[in-house]
Amino acid sequence: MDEKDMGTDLEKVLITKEEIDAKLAELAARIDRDYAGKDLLIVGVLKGAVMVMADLARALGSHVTMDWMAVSSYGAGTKSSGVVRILKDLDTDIAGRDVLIVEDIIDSGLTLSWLLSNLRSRRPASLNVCTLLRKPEAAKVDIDVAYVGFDIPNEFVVGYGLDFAEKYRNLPFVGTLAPHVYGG
Ligand SMILES: O=P(O)(O)OC[C@H]1O[C@H](OP(=O)(O)OP(=O)(O)O)[C@H](O)[C@@H]1O
Ligand SMILES: Nc1nc2[nH]cnc2c(=O)[nH]1
Repeated sequence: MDEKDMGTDLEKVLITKEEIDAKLAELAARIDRDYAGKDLLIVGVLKGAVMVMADLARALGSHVTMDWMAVSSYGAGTKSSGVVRILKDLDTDIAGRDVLIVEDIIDSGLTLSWLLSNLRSRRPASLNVCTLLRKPEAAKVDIDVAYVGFDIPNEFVVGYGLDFAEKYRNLPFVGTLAPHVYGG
């Protein structure tokens, strides 16, 4: 799928597929170094992080295990409700494990903040976060994030896992939508 297939829905491409690939290779190399000799568990946060997990995991040089959690705080809108629901919990007992949460985006930070305290209570040996995107201007909570792909402006973005009302997740790049699409 490319820009032409988006018709008039897309306003602009913010981060290209090539830029994403290069950044994930860079983050994977750092993660390989930081977790050398450890038995790392990467936890993808469904649904948005599917693409990042798939590409990051393949860029890693070391063996990792993978698990998934599904949480939702956005529903069909463009604003975080702040109320996080677990839709699917981990299959893995993370007590004593080195755990890396993989996210597509940190916006207000409310989802991740809730997730971190939830997972911390399960007593992992270590708990860190890798996110492809972060919006510093939108932060409502201060979170220490070990691996950040791109800091982006405070705009609603879609693509590479990120949806608007479940659409656009399969775009290979990150972009913004024309205002008419979300009623702006
Ligand atoms: O920092 P915040 O403001 O809390 O926003 C970030 C969260 O929003 C998105 O998930 P969403 O609830 O849209 O679910 P999805 O991944 O299934 O699309 C994204 O995947 C993050 O988990
Ligand atoms: N699609 C999408 N989901 C989000 N969840 C939190 N921020 C965003 C965003 O900018 N776009």
